[in-house]
Parts: sequence; structure tokens; C-alpha cells
Amino acid sequence: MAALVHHPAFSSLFLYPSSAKYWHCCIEGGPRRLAARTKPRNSVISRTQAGGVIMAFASANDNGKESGFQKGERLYLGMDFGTSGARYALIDKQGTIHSEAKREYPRFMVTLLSSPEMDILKTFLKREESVDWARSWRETLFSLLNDVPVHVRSLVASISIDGTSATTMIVDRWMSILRLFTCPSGLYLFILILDNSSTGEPLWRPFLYNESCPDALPMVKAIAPENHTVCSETSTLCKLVSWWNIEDSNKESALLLHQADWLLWLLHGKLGVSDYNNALKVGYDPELEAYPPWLISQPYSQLLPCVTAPGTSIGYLKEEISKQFGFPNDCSVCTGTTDSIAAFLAARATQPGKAVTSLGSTLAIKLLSTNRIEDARFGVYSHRLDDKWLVGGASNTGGAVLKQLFTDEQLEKLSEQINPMQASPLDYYPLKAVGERFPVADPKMVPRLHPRPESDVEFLHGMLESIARIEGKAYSLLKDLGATQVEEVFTAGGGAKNEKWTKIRERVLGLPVSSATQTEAAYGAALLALKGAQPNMS
Ligand SMILES: Nc1ncnc2c1ncn2[C@@H]1O[C@H](COP(=O)(O)OP(=O)(O)O)[C@@H](O)[C@H]1O
Ligand SMILES: O=C(CO)[C@H](O)[C@H](O)COP(=O)(O)O
Repeated sequence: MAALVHHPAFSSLFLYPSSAKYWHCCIEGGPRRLAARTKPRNSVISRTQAGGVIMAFASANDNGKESGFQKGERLYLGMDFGTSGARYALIDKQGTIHSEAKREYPRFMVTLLSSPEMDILKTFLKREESVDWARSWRETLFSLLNDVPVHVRSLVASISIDGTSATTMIVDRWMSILRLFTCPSGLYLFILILDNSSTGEPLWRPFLYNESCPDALPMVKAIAPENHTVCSETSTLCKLVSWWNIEDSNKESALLLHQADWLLWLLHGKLGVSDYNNALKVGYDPELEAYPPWLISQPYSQLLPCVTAPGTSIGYLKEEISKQFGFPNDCSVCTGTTDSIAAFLAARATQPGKAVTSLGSTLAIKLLSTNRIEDARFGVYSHRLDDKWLVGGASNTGGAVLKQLFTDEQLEKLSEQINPMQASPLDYYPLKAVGERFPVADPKMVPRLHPRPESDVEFLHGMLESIARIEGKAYSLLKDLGATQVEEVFTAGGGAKNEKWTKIRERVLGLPVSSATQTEAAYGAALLALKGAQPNMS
């Protein structure tokens, strides 16, 4: 579909794709702020009207600057767009946190209008409506920018963002304008003018991190090396091929971006830039620092973004945004990474053998290894971290299953009654839905959550211990595949605060397990912003 605009001056016909052709939005309310705090130096704590939200503002001295900053000191903003919500952390060059906040994603529901394409999408989605994730993430991004205390915004030197891995967006690279001219001879002349003012607007709904595209797997396996990372139904490449096979228009102007890439584009305005962590699952080779020939030779390779290292400065914050929010003109925007890599960076583990388990909505494992391991049969792949490799994978087990069964308060109260030194006899495979990615790559794996005992304490104990056993199997698998032997595990994510779970995991893994000093991925993203600001600082 296109919108037609007649321009009397030229009697020209402007044709441009109307980006709203699919969606009719009904809004359920903006991003709900969960919590925010600024480094409590002479802080004033106040409770907002929304109830349950603590806003802590660092007291400002007379000239409105936060007390305690050296002249010329700068701050670095990291944002984490995780599975259930988004957070920011604002740090200084020593890594001290000066402000942080988190928000839940608003659920903007969209009703799929009927059209030939929509019938395809409805069968694809298997439902009549969907969450407008692009709108939700965009609103949350600007709400979080607005949560940064006004009096420190002018100190922000750089921004970076991490997102969920393999969350894939197909966006419009440019506006294509077809111009019709009437010639003196009465002939019509169509001229296609590709206007490279990038729209960046989604051409399709995002494919989320754990979404499977089994239809594309045979085609991907036919071109990629055996057991390559992309040979998984949830890989970014499978999502791209699935879209390519379904969509019959827009291919010439389409571009693939990951969730973090697209959010960063909203800030820097340069479309088509990614990082080698996010690009891993579309087939980018971080060792070659290039897309491999078997991928470049495919017709859809034209959609692939260019790739650079995480924490690379791409450009300055768009002028209209710096003006609107009061960020400085020299605030740079840097490439990001994935949420579990950001969690690893936050833990600041630098020696091979150290590992980070992210106990968020999912269970993501990252073991620092001197050698690269890759085997899609088990959902194992390696992300590059400078000159080493983060070997691991992401299971669909984790906090999202616990959230279905218990509130955070119940988790806290029930966990207090667990004896972590006693093994639970219950053997579950906690999944929210059918399908597992790692350490068993089985898209048909069925959740096992029964039998449920009378006691909720025993039930939770069984859940926590079963997830710990999956974690243990994962680390044993990495060892069997030749990764550096794990010596110590740090924990990130919402589960890191559960001390009883930590002790259960220590017993099951037979390893020292501790909560990372910084457990939020947003802190890792802030370290990337700090890294990206170094050149500007010199
Ligand atoms: N006390 C607790 N014990 C275990 N898990 C917890 C506890 N509190 C919260 N969680 C879990 O942490 C998860 C949220 O962690 P978070 O890192 O914010 O997730 P994500 O970033 O993946 O959305 C929730 O799924 C919740 O069930
Ligand atoms: O589970 C996830 C969402 O939280 C992601 O899959 C997780 O980020 C693991 O992917 P990667 O190892 O590429 O970071």
C-alpha cells in the first residue's frame, strides 16, 4: 500500500510507503517507572504520587550542580533493554554509580487489520493482535532518558545500550519516491528517486529473542557450516530468511537491525550499524571481522548492517534530543552488546575460568575461555570479548517461569524457609513454554513442572534446585566441548539477590558462587559507554 500525494506545482505523483499500513494502535498507558535512585550523597528521598516508587535525588548545591563532582568531570550512561523491562545506570570514570532507574515495558496492543499480507502475519502470529514492541521500546527509551536527573544530564559524555540477543527488526532503509513527469509530447516519465533520508521505521513486527522460525532452518543449514551458531531455529539468520520468504515487497529498501542497534539509531540517527556481539547470530564472524562468503553470496545479504566492536563511538546524540533533554552537544552514542554480555562486563571478571550466570527471565551463561567453542547441536556459541571468548548459551529456563508461579515477595518469603544444604527430591524442567535452546537445543522440549507438593516452600525449593541442575549440566557441557575449566561463578540478574539459591547452586555446581558486585546489565552497558568515550576524552 502507498499513500498518493498530488503536488500541483509539478503535477507529480509522490508514492511513498505508508508505514502505518499494518497497525491500529490501542494504547494501554506509557512505561511504568519502577524505581529510580541517584547516588545518595546528601540525598533527599521522596515517594512519588505513583506510590511504591522511590525517587532519590542527589542534593544539588546552590548553582544547581550535584555536589561532589570535580570540575570537568563527565558521566557515562548505560541502558539495558532486558526481557521484562529496561534500566539505566549512570557512572563516572571510576565506575561509581550516580543514578539508576528501571521501567516496565508498556503493552501497546495492536490489532492486525485485514489485508492479504495480514492474513499471512495472522497465521504467522497465530493470533489477531500483538504487542507493538517497537513502540514500547521507543517510549521506554525516552522515558528513561527523562528519568536521568536534570542537573547531571549536562555531564553525560556518552551513551550505550544492550538488548536481548537475536531480537530482530526489519526496518525501512529509505523513502523511495516515484516521480511522474508529463513530457511535452504527452508521454509520462516515471523516475524512482531513492531518498536516503533513512526512515528506520519497522516494516514488520520484531522477532523476539526466543522466537523460533523452523521454516527457515533447512535453508540456513543448507548454506552454513555444520553446527554453526546460525543453525538454530531462534537464530537471527533464521528470522531473516523466514521474513525474506514471507514478504513479497519492500525487499529493496529493507534493513536488518537488532533491538539495541535500532534503539541506538533513535539516538544517533545513523541507520545500519551493529556490534559483533549482536551480529553473531545472523552469521557475522567476529574472528574474521566480516560476514563469511557463504552468507554474503545470499540475496538477502543486502539487508545486513555494518558491524563494529561494542563500545565504539558512532556519532553524537541527535541535536533535537540533546536540546530536548539537556544533554551536551558532545554526548557520543556508542555501539552496544547483548544483555548477557553486558551482565558479564558488569561483573568485571577478567580471567579465563571466571563465569557469569545471568539469572534473569532466562538463564544465560558466559564462561571466559581462551578458545572458541561453537556447536548448535547443544546451543553453544562463543562471543568475542577483545582477545578472548565468552563461551556459553542461553536456556529458556529461569526467572520468567518463577514469575508465573510466585510474586517477587513470595520468592523472598518462601526462600527464607528453604534449607539450601538439603537436596530437593523434586525433578523439574522449568520452562514457560515448549522449547529449549541450551544446554539441550530442542524446540519441542515440554516444560516439566509436576508433581506440585502441598508445601510451596518445597515446590520453590524443587524449582530452584532444578534450575541449578540445568546450570550444572551447562557448565559440564562446556567443559566436555573443550572450553577453559570453570573455576568461579558470579551471578547477575534478578535471581542474584536470592542467597538461598546461591547456596543451592554452590552445592549443585561444586564451585564457589557469589553475587557479582554489580548485578545489572545496565552497568555493563555504562562501561561500554565509558570505553567509547575514551577517544573523545583524549
Ligand atoms: N528473590 C528472588 N529469587 C529468585 N528469582 C527472583 C527473585 N526476585 C526476582 N526474581 C526473578 O528475577 C527475574 C527478573 O530479573 P531481571 O534480571 O530483571 O530479568 P530480565 O532482565 O531478564 O527481564 C524475574 O523473572 C523474577 O522471577
Ligand atoms: O536469553 C536472552 C534474553 O535475555 C538472550 O538470548 C541472552 O542474551 C543470551 O544471548 P547471548 O548469549 O547472545 O547474549
